[in-house]
Amino acid sequence: MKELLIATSNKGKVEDFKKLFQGMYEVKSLLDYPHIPDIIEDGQTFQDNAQKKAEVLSTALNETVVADDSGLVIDALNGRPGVFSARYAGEEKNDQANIEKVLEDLRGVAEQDRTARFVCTIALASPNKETIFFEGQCEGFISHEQVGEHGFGYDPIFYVGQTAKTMAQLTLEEKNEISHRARAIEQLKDYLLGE
Ligand SMILES: O=P(O)(O)OP(=O)(O)OP(=O)(O)OC[C@H]1O[C@@H](n2cnc3c(O)ncnc32)[C@H](O)[C@@H]1O
Ligand SMILES: [Mg+2]
Repeated sequence: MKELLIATSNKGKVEDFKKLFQGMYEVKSLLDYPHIPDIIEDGQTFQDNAQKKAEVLSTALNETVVADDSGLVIDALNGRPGVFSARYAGEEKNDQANIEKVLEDLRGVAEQDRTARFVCTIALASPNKETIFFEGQCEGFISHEQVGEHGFGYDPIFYVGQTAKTMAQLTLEEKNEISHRARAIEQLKDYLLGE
């Protein structure tokens, strides 16, 4: 099977990508290349960061690279944590600390004002080609406490749309039917199949 390199060292993302590309590509990630240093994400938007992650690696390796920049956008926090989602509570990328900071920031905010969405921007970079982008979103709202054991990141505090479940209560299969990442990857797949 052909390989596809995803410029990420996030295990949760790698699982999502592997599942969604099953039977089509053998997904590789930076977890397979531990010597490659982390790329500094200093962009103002998901698109800026996805572009940088994909292009730096594509240029360095001279091959096609996909990158995913994603995060949680909370209306009551003016869009935060947004592009700062991975490091919201500090540099060390601690999912639990990030969740606690969001719940603390939203303390006292009423149900109807806890609306949020997960956003995923994917960049596809190839040598000597212009980078292209795909975006997916998933609407929901922020819970008052953590519920569910699956997934990663902010999944335990994100109620999906009108369902009574958090993203962390969904199986990987269920998450991959509705998630921001699944929606972006769906478009990426269509593009790659049409190439
Ligand atoms: O940059 P890479 O190496 O891909 O990994 P990262 O974890 O730093 O990823 P981002 O810079 O894109 O930051 C995204 C953060 O947003 C959150 N996030 C993204 N997708 C998510 C999902 O499907 N479920 C829960 N949280 C998610 C999670 O906290 C991620 O760490
Ligand atoms: Mg990152």
